[in-house]
Amino acid sequence: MVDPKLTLASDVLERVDRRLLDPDSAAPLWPTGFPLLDEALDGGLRAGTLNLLAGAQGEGKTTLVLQMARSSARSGRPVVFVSFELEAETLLQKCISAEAAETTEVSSLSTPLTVRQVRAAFEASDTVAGGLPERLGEHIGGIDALTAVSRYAGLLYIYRSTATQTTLDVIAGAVKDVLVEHGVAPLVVIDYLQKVCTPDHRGEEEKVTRITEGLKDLSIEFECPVLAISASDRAGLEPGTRMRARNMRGSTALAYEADVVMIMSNKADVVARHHLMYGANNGEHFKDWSVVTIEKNRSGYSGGEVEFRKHLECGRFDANGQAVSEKLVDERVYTE
Ligand SMILES: Nc1ncnc2c1ncn2[C@@H]1O[C@H](COP(=O)(O)OP(=O)(O)OP(=O)(O)O)[C@@H](O)[C@H]1O
Repeated sequence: MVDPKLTLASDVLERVDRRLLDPDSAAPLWPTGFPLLDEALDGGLRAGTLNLLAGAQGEGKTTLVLQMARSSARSGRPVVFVSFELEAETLLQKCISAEAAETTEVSSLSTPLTVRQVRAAFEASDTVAGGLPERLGEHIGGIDALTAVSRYAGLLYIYRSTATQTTLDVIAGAVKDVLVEHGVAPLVVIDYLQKVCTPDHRGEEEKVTRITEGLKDLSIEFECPVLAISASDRAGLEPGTRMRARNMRGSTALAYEADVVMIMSNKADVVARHHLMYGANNGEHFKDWSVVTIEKNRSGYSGGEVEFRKHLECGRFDANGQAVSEKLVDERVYTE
């Protein structure tokens, strides 16, 4: 029998043609839900690719990938969110708060439903009777947000992961289960890569190399995109510095194996000094914006810089970002 991985070019052309003619099939492309990022990535995250997001501590990396996960699930495609950091309930609280801001008319939303308010509803222990709808219904946009999340909640799988048990094989098993259940490959999100358990490997360099190669293999095996957050080394976390792809923690394999590397920075940290010196309160204003730089893009243009306004108290970014118009410090990007 011929190895199924040995593909004849004519079969590829036939397969693409069949897919284009089938109204139920989707392109092997997962839009991120951020129009400017999608434009920079020529449509979104691709099947068979490893996409890394790194950046400053607390800048909103989990929030950004969760927003991409919501976008995928909302468009009808399953997601496996491998979470080493946050509980499933915490992630859902962010989803509901974010949906409240996105589904309710801004003018009528005098005070947006915050993650803290949603958390209080989840954790209520008072004697007043009422489930989630009643408790969220006390806030403007609460019911609409719950309804919006409920519509795609059947496609959003959260794998509560631990650094001692969640191996590459465990993740592959979960992805396979979801593929079998839904008949389509999921978007796989890893928060975060250095936490994946590799019991047979010693030393950070060896471990991170194995995890990176393993996640790339997984994207190829299941024909899905893997979107992983990567931790930063100490130099990349220095206050006021601009993190770069080379600052991802553990191994040069990270920048080498990845198809896409996105780096997230606080605008106040990376904008050239003269923008901070002239113009009233610019420094303060810049803190509300995150700059995402596409440092590496194997299938297209790299070097794109887009910025998104943060609303972390509501578990989201404004998806309608803008190209960065200011000069940023240190213009170098990763080159192979
Ligand atoms: N309710 C809230 N109100 C305001 N800010 C909040 C709220 N909840 C979280 N944040 C901010 O959001 C940040 C965490 O967001 P997120 O987890 O998306 O960032 P991250 O880059 O993944 O963080 P880390 O580097 O810790 O993994 C925190 O630094 C915190 O300041």
